[in-house]
Amino acid sequence: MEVRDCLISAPGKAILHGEHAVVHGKVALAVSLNLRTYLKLKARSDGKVCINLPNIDTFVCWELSELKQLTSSSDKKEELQRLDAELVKRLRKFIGVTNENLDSSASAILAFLYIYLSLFGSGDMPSLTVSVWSELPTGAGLGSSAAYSVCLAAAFLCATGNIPTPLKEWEQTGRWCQEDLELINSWAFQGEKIIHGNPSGVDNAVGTWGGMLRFLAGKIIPLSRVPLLRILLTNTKVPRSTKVLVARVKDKINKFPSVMIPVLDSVDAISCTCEKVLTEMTCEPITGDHYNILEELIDINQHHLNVIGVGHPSLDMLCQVTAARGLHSKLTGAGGGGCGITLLRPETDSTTVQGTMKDLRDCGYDCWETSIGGPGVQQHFPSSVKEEIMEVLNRY
Ligand SMILES: Nc1ncnc2c1ncn2[C@@H]1O[C@H](COP(=O)(O)OP(=O)(O)O)[C@@H](O)[C@H]1O
Ligand SMILES: C[C@@](O)(CCOP(=O)(O)O)CC(=O)O
Ligand SMILES: [Mg+2]
Repeated sequence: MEVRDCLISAPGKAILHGEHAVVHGKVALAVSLNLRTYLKLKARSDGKVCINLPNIDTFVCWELSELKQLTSSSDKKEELQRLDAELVKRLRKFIGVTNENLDSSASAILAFLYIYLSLFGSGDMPSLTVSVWSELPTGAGLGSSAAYSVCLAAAFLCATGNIPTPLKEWEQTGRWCQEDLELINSWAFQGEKIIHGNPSGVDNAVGTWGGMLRFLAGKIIPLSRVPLLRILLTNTKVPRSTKVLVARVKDKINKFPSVMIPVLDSVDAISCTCEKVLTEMTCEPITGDHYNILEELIDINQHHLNVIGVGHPSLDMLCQVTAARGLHSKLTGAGGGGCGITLLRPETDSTTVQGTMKDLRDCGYDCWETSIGGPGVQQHFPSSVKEEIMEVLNRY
């Protein structure tokens, strides 16, 4: 089977409120970032399947004949509710992993092979190279795993013809229709399950649809009327794994249900109050009171996240450094290190912002003011993608 080359991208995300609680059926508010993951799929004619993941220093090639042995006639490619445990078992054995917590390379390869074999395994399997490059830090709370899974899902669904190519000759980028996006999102969720263990689905939803959304128990509501927020993103560079942190929270809830469930309920109320305030800010003049509430909610949630066990001294430091400048911060994503967000007011002057960024860089952190609300998954003509990104992708 010959596939058509394609170039796909998907955005990372920041969670404003609701990380971890969302895994347990509470509301989360999340927004896409202007940092994206790019995937290039190229057909080959030598019977190999190759994957190049320079962000995590992973480069692997297999013979199609080896991969064909991993398929089974009982594999059901329409089954999208649960992971195919048998296929996961075969793949784990194939790549030689025995322990539960996989390293970055093993998780990324497993997600790739799972989606590739599920979508192509029952038919003619194509020889191809997939190369991925991301502007997002990996494993830092900005949804790199979801952006990666969304790109894989979109590329393979396009290659199988399950969804059409949305590019029109006169357009530089194309987006899919709602039904196609839902299919991409479901397959990306499978990838997230491999990488996260028990994901809520909020990250892949933001990677698929972009913008700001409210997520509750798999239900995705785009929030189209939201004010423009200024956010400072800080990466403490302390590595952590979402899978490990999500499992840790679950253990804590199981150990102290009557202590932890009220905390999750309070996080839920924070997300709902924040959503209400954001909506008010679009239909009445924005006042300092709105920002006072948003800032207090950030502080309360950060305390809750510490209570549920996903804080880290590097994040405490971030909160202290920004508080000294009158700014409010919380971790974003799974915590345990990784990234935090700091809310800036419209009137926060550049001296304060620059000074805060300097203080944070002096702690060894990366820090940048970000724009939020980038588009969801897209297909591109190569000429619409920044040269430096194409340069990396074209190396392979
Ligand atoms: N650009 C990428 N290339 C390859 N694998 C990636 C990439 N981005 C993410 N991943 C996979 O996702 C994992 C990080 O996921 P996770 O721990 O959920 O952190 P986050 O999603 O917050 O970045 C990486 O270890 C890797 O397996
Ligand atoms: C902690 C969690 O709420 C968000 C994880 O985000 P990230 O992988 O750290 O970017 C988990 C989830 O929702 O699946
Ligand atoms: Mg993730």
